[in-house]
Amino acid sequence: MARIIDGTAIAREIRAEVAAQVAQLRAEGTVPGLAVVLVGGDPASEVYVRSKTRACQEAGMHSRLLQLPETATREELFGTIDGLNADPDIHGVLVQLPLPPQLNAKEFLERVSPAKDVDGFHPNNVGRAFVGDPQGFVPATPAGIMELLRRERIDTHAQHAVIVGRSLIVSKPLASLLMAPGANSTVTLTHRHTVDLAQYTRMADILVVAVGKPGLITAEMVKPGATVIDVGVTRVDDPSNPRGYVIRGDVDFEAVAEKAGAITPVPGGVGPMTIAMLLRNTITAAQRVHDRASRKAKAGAR
Ligand SMILES: Nc1nc(=O)c2c([nH]1)NC[C@@H]1CN(c3ccc(C(=O)N[C@@H](CCC(=O)O)C(=O)O)cc3)C=[N+]21
Repeated sequence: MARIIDGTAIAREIRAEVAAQVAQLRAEGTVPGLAVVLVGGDPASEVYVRSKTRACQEAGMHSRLLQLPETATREELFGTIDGLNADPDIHGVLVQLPLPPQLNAKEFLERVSPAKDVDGFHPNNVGRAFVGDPQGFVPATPAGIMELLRRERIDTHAQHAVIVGRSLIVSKPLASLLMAPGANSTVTLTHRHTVDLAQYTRMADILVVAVGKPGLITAEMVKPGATVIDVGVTRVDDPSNPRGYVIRGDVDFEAVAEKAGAITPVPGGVGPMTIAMLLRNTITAAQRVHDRASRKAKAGAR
């Protein structure tokens, strides 16, 4: 039976570390602030956004939620982002995805100031992450997966990591992090056009699945003893559940847990780590502004 990786507990540790850094920054006069822009009322997005703002408050950070109607125009959303880019109380800005169909996400991700882009989705940060420049912001989900592996002492060195999915938010940055010096994995990236997916997944020492198709990965597709990281979060209708739905990952958890060496559950695996790493990116953004201001103040005093 696989060890079940407790993402909730590890995220709690990171959030406690974040809270300590927030306290230090506050003592020096900076309150880290995160702004979340939500357009429309997608029920899953509302849940995520609420957990993000709650996590900020618990860590002693300032958080602001800006809600725009489903019918918001391009100009309205540009205006909202520009306002936050210029607001000195806000260090991190994120536009919750998905956006309604009339709005093209790319335009808005590029509008967020790269210095406040704590999601790491601006091309400037995507590029920095790809070249391994630590000044860039790494997207929270892949950063959270690396942190899970590190804190669970799962060695990535010379291991074969197979990633299923090719998203900009998870798979591409994760591939880059896993193959970087220090992590040293051999990385295979697979996606919907891959012929015979199982042939690849069975070779994985570390299997990461980020597709959003419940049950995609069955036990036969997993090598005995592998580490399985399930990034899927899909709401599946379930009338027997008081909420009317349950959250399912991409992995057939019950069967795969009997074969894998370690596995992340859904919920309670990667999801909570995503939020913890978003907070960490936000304090990094605030720390940079703070350090720049205190250097200036010192130079002025001389
Ligand atoms: N601009 C932007 N940045 C994002 O980071 C972003 C986004 N848009 N759009 C949607 C995805 C998804 N995402 C999750 C965050 C937390 C959980 C999470 O905490 N999940 C809980 C369960 C939550 C529940 O009950 O629904 C868990 O897995 O234990 C899941 C998914 C961030 N995303």
